Amino acid sequence: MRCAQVYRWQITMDAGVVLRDRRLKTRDGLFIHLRDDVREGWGEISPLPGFSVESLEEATAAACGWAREWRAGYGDLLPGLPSVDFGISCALAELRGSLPQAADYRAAILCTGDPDELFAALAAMLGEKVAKMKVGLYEAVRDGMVANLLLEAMPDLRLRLDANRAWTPLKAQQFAKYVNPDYRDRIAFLEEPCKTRDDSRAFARETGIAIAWDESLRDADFTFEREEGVRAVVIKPTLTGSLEKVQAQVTAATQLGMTAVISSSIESSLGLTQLARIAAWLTPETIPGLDTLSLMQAQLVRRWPDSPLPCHSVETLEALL
Ligand SMILES: O=C(O)CCC(=O)C1=CC=C[C@@H](O)[C@@H]1C(=O)O
Ligand SMILES: [Mg+2]
Repeated sequence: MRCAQVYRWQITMDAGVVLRDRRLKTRDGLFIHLRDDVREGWGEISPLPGFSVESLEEATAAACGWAREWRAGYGDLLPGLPSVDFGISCALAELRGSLPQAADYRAAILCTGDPDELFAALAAMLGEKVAKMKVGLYEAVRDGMVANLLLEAMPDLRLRLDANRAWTPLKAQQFAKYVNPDYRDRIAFLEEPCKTRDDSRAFARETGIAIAWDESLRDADFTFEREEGVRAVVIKPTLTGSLEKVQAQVTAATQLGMTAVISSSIESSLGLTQLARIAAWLTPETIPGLDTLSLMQAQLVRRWPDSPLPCHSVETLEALL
C-alpha cells in the first residue's frame, strides 16, 4: 500500500545572508515522504532563488502531481525540474535502500575572511584544513589581500574561493596581483572567477590559480572536458536533478581527472544530511561543501551532528496532500 505526502516548510535565515545581490530572509522548500508498506523514504525539494530555474510554486505543483501519480501506482517518469527530480530520487532511493547511510560530515568551513574566526574553526577541524571564502563582493584588491593573509598565516590551509562570475578580466588580475605566487597552489580552486568561461580560462592560464566550474555546469552548452587550469567541478544536486544525473556528472568529471565536489544549495538539515551521504558515496576522497546550516536558525526533521540549532519535527510542517 503506497502513501505519499508533500510538506511545505520555511526556515528563518540569519541576518545578512545574501544571494545574487539579494537578502535571503527565509529559506522555503518542500519535503516529499513516500511509504510503500513498511519501507519509507524522504527527499528535499528546495529550489534556490536566483540559482534554480524553477520557482517554489512550480516545484510544488510538480511534486504534488507526481506524488498523486505514484500513490496511484504510476509515477515512473520524474517531472524534469531539477530540485523536484533530486528530492523524489532521494526519497525513492531511501525507500529502496539504495542511498548509503554512511555520511561525510566534514565540510569546507565557510569563512568571511576574519583570520581570528577562521583560526579557531580550523584548529577544531580534523584532518585536511579546507575553508571556502566568497570573493567578488568587495574590491578585488581587498579580496586578494585577505586571501593572501589567510594563506600566509595558516601554512596548512587550503582555500576554496568563489567569485560567482563577478569579475572582469582586469578585476581578476587585480585580485591575483596581491596573492603571493608561492601561495597560489594552496588555492584549491577559485569557482567561476569571471563573467564568461573564456575569461575564466584565461585567468587560470595567466595566473596559475586553478579554477572550478559551478554555475557553468548549468549552461546549455556546457560539456565535460579536460581543460588547462580547470581543476574541479562543484556539483549542487538541488540545481542538477536526479541522483542518477548527479552520479553521471561525478563520473564524467572524475574520468577527466577533475575533482568533483558535492556542494550545498543551502538546503535544510534533512537535505544536508542526505548530501553528506551522497558525498561519502560518490566523492569519498573530497571534502564536500556543506557548511551552510549555520546560516539558518533551525533544523528540520533530521539533525546535523553537533549542531546546536533547535530541530522541528514533521508535525510542525504544513501537509499539502
Ligand atoms: O560550496 C560550498 O562550500 C557551500 C555552498 C556555497 O558556497 C554556495 C551555495 C549556494 C550559492 C552560493 O552562495 C555558493 C556557491 O556559489 O557555491
Ligand atoms: Mg559556487
